[in-house]
Amino acid sequence: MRTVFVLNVGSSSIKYQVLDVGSGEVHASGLVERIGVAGSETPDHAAGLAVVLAELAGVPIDAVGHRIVHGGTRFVQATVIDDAVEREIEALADLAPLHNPPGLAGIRAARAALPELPHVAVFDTAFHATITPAARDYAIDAEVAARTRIRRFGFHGTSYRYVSRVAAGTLGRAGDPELKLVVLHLGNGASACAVQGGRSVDTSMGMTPLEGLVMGTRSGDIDPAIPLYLAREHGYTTAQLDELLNKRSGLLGLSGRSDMRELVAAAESGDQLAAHALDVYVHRVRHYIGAYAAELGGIDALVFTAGVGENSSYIRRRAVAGLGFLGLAVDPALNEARSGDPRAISPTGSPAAVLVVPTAEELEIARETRAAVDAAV
Ligand SMILES: Nc1ncnc2c1ncn2[C@@H]1O[C@H](COP(=O)(O)OP(=O)(O)O)[C@@H](O)[C@H]1O
Ligand SMILES: CC(=O)OP(=O)(O)O
Ligand SMILES: [Mg+2]
Repeated sequence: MRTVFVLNVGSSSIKYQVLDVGSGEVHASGLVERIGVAGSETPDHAAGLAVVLAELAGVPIDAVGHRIVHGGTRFVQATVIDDAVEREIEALADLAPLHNPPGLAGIRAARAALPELPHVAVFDTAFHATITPAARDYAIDAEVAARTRIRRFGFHGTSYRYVSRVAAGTLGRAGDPELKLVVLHLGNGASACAVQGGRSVDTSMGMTPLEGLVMGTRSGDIDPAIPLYLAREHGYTTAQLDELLNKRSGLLGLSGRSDMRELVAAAESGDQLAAHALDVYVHRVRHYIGAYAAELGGIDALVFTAGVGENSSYIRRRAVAGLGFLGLAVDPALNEARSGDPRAISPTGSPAAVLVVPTAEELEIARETRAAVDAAV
């Protein structure tokens, strides 16, 4: 098996790649947007997938890999999809109402269109199955938590699995069980992960992808009494709270802009709201670097990935400023140099490294898809 069709289906978009698992070569890729949006030509995910399949006519495919955000406690590794697995993924929708239903719609449409191929679900949560019990559990009534499945799951796991393996290789420490990494996945969704010996021990997203860092439109950590207060004193409904915290908060809520490029440009030309949003963002990132260095008992490397982590020298510089007491520093010239390769941006001889590692979630999904299909034979 060589060629995997990787599908990342969001609420209103389908991102896809067809790639060779061995070489990593991408044979086709694309994006269908505005699915189900008023006035769009693509009314639903089945129609979106039909557009994608028409674009792929004649491209050979051996298997389909589906990004599924939430695997709950049921799915701790990539899993070949049959009708029973599809039903179990459907049953997890209540844990991730914004993220799982589109993925499930993608599975249904793709299995109907390509019934002869193996389909595999690859879960964002799976890499975090190893987090410590102390990091996993929230300090709420244990009986309520167990009955309602409340616990930390963590997300972006496919990215963390790939990036921590590449980082270990870049440091010449592949497979070292002692290697201590703090990885920052800074995209629109953003999270941090403490990785020891290639295993997640803690991560900043929680039961849902709302907890932790300041994101493009999500608040990240807030006092859990705030939604109660808004409901009790200001009449917010659950739907309004959901919308406020997931779609109108974060950088967008603070400043009216969610795109990091625009924010940095605005702040540099004197926009005070943009500057403040960046201060709040950087403050939270530094909070988690310190927390995870303490949890790991030290830090061998800090690793930046995803859209902001890979591209924003401004955020990297500010995140690391003053962290010399952890052995961390950024070399200004290396930080500014542009490259698509994994690289160190710390001065040579630093006690701890600072790395930029471009993530490759699609390639990792393709590899896990192949491994799951091979294991099932
Ligand atoms: N050159 C750049 N400089 C600063 N930020 C960038 C740059 N390129 C992309 N970004 C930021 O990366 C973010 C998107 O990251 P990405 O990982 O693509 O997100 P998603 O979560 O949608 O996959 C946006 O905030 C965008 O502004
Ligand atoms: C889980 C999650 O936050 O994903 P994304 O970064 O794609 O929004
Ligand atoms: Mg992303």
